[in-house]
Amino acid sequence: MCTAATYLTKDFYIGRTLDYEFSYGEEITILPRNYPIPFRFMGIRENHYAIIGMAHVAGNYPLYYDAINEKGLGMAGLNFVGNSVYRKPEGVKDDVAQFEFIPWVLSQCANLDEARALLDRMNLTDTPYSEHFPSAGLHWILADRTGALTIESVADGLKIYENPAGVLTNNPPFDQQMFLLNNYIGLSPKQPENHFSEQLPLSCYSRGMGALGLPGDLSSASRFARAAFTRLHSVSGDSEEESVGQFFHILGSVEQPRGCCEVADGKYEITIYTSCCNATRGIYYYTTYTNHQITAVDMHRENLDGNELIHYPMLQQERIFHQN
Ligand SMILES: C[C@H](CCC(=O)NCCS(=O)(=O)O)[C@H]1CC[C@H]2[C@@H]3[C@H](O)C[C@@H]4C[C@H](O)CC[C@]4(C)[C@H]3C[C@H](O)[C@]12C
Repeated sequence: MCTAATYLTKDFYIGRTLDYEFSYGEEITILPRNYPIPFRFMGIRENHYAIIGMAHVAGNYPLYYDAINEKGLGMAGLNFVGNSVYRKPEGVKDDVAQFEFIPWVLSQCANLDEARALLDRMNLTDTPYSEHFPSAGLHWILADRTGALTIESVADGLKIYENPAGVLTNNPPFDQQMFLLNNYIGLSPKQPENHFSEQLPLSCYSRGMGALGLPGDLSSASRFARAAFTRLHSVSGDSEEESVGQFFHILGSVEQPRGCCEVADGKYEITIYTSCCNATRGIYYYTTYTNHQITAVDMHRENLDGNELIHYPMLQQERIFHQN
């Protein structure tokens, strides 16, 4: 399971948890402006916006999981297994393989409006990257400081939803996730009043009772409700430290500790990494399951006019600050 979220203070932030039982060996990967991107059906793009994100690099090609570009647009792919249906290339619209969807959008769109126009003429294909990497059943959140979209390629076509919750998890389809939020219409960060019955002297015996009923489990629909509630009520200052710190708290509300989600005998899904991208400034922040210190890679500290991928392994070693 994975959860993605957006956050706006002075700058715009987008990030995700990557929850799974194993890692594909991903690294923070910068794609500079002159790295030639070979698209399967759409030719080679020689010059484009620079991108930074998390990717598995296969044969010098970045298979992105989540990324932002230098213009402030960000995107993340999350599992949508059982619902995603991709098409065959047809040569009518822009045929884009699912593994190249993130670089396709982020290399050429400066904002959500440009992305909307691009999506209108796109056909997402099931073309695998290679025999080792069959196509992944995903759906995507795509966002900038003006808003967010959810993109789902399903049996009856490519669906593009406005995403006012600013979060995405996994199944069921996005319209159902949004509908299920109706179940929580009564929840609030404020202390509740007694609407149960005037005939009973009910009162609050604890703080936090306004959100009693917010689901605490790790299912996708429950994480959707919990992350949406946390994000929509988030309060922070707008400095970089306060914004990034608050963003990690939002995704912290849905993180997965080893042991609570068993996917096979003795195998557990965990939060492998959590990312928070400052899309305004091109900085990729992350923590990992074993390293809680926030680490940052800043695209603007690299030569963005280069033509070679730049990648940084995730730092995995926990560092405890001994205060005495
Ligand atoms: C497994 C990851 C999604 C994690 C997630 O959503 N977990 C929820 C599990 S579930 O709902 O409860 O089943 C996804 C996110 C991005 C995916 C990767 C990216 O799409 C990039 C390439 C794409 C290739 O086609 C397959 C390998 C791959 C390297 C993908 C492997 C895997 O499917 C990843 C890593």
